[in-house]
This record gives sequence, C-alpha cells and structure tokens, in this order.
Amino acid sequence: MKEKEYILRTSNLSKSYHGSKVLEDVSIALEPGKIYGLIGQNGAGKTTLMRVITGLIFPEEGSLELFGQSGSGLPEERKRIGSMIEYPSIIPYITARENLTYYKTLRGIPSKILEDELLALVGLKDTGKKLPKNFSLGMKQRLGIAISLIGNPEFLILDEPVNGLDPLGVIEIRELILRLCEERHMTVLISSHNLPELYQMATDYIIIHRGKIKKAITLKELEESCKHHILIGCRETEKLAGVIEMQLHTANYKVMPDKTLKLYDYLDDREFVAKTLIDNGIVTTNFTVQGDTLENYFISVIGGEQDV
Ligand SMILES: Nc1ncnc2c1ncn2[C@@H]1O[C@H](COP(=O)(O)OP(=O)(O)OP(=O)(O)O)[C@@H](O)[C@H]1O
Repeated sequence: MKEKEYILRTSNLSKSYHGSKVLEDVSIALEPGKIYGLIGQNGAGKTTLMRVITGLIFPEEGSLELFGQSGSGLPEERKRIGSMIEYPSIIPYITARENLTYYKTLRGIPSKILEDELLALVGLKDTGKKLPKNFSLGMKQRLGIAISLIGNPEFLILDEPVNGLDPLGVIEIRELILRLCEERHMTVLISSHNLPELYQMATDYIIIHRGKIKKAITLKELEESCKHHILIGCRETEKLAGVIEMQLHTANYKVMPDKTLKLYDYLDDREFVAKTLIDNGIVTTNFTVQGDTLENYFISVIGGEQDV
C-alpha cells in the first residue's frame, strides 16, 4: 500500500517564552489539497506555531517535516510555502502593483505578467494609483495574500486573514481561498480565533488551546457533532438499533464508537421514543437532546476554560 503523503507533519513540538510553555507537544499532520482551520482564542499559540513552521523561530523540542523532508532539508522545502503571518507586509505608500513588483524583484522572479495575474486573482486589478494606506481592511488582506502568492506556493499559511473583516469581507476571503485551492491545488493553513468565521472555508479544523492541540476534526465530523439529535445510551445497542428501525421506522441514526446511539429523527416527539423503548424492554442509561452551535462546540472542546 502506498504511504500517505503529508505536506506538513509535526511531532511533539514545544516552545516556551520566559519559562512558560506557549506550544506543548504539538503533533499535527496536514494532507495535500485540504484547507485546515487552526482555531484558538487570543494567545492560544496559533501565530507561534505558524512561525515555527515557516522557520521564523525554532522549537525547543519536537520535530518538523515539510513535504517529507526534515532537518537540513527544511530550508529548501520552505521555499514552497507562501505566508502572511500577523500583518500583511504591505508598503503603504506605493501602489498595489508596485508592492508586488517590489516583492517579486526581492525574490528574483522574472515574470512580466505576475503583477497582473495576482491583482486579478485577488480582485485588485482596478486599484490603479490608489495607495494601500487608503485601502479597506479587506483590500489590505487581499493584497497581503497576493504578496504571499508571489512564489507560486504549494502550501499557503495565513494568520487571521479575516480578523476584523465585516461579513462581506469574510465571504470575499473565503471565496478567494476556495478558488486558490481549486485552481492552484494548494494546501492551506489558516488561523482564526473564531470557529464560525472559518466554517465552510476549511475542510478540516484543528483546535488549539493554551499551546495544546485539543481536537483535529473534519468538516463532516464537525457538522455531525453540531447536528441536533437524541443521544441514547444503553447496554444493548444492537437491540436498541433494531427497535428504532422496526418500531420507529427510521434509519436516521448513528452508533458511536462508545456504543451510544445518536437518533436524528423524532426530536419533537421524544415522549413517543421513550415510550417505544420502554415498551420494547430497552433500559436506557442516557436519553438527552444534544447538538451545538459552532461556538458552543468550540467552548466544549476547550473545556469552557476562560483566558485569564
Ligand atoms: N516573542 C514573544 N515573547 C514573549 N511571549 C510571546 C512572544 N510571542 C508570543 N508570546 C506569547 O505566547 C503566547 C501565544 O502567542 P501567539 O501570538 O502564538 O498566540 P495566538 O494564538 O496567535 O494569539 P492571537 O490571536 O492573539 O494572535 C501568548 O501568551 C503571547 O503573549
């Protein structure tokens, strides 16, 4: 069997500042072509992790593999990364096009049409002589993304690119990222302190809290977790499933690895479900309605801990 390919693999990365751990045992694996949302509150360690990946700082412990290479092979592989970390590195007093020319020259890229191509890609081709200091926040973020795309990266790292944007701005960035992924087959790691903001932009979510990875979940699993259902616990799950199919005439349920069962129907008629189970000799250990908003889900994953 062919071994799974990873764009990035970290193993037990740790980093401290002034004796306190900012990253602790961070192990993540990113597969090609996916969009990973890195979600965590302010100070959770998102920027630090991105800086470690891009080689701006070094971890004290743990290891890192990029495109299958580690150790002395990392600097070469990092050329395949485009990033916008913390703030877009825009020069505010020259035009968007001049910004791109500046960074293109710095990177030694000869293409004559690169500026046109990137400006069109991020929807800034009509900005003409307007200076970035007068751009809206969304325009600045889009120019920052264009700059990060200069080397035609395969792996794009964006730190909070939707922070402070209005809902329309969030949608613009979302559409841009989805397009980049589709047209350029890029893998993206994008951070935010707000799970709902990245919802549907990301295919996978990594939740970080106080430097530790709390959860790695796919969009499908996230939606599954947030979908309302009746959670039923009982010792005889097979018998329970049989009663649900035969007596309640639905197959809209799922047996979980811990043998509890999630029933997605009859939410408005729970009394009928309870009565049917009793009538059929099912003894339940749990019978509750569950399902979360994205925000509640996030809070439940980080354990409801507030930052101090
Ligand atoms: N250079 C530094 N020196 C000292 N402490 C630092 C440094 N950089 C980060 N920290 C601390 O590390 C912790 C994690 O910071 P980081 O910027 O990685 O978090 P974040 O999740 O990106 O948060 P935000 O959303 O606020 O940017 C914070 O407590 C921060 O104060």
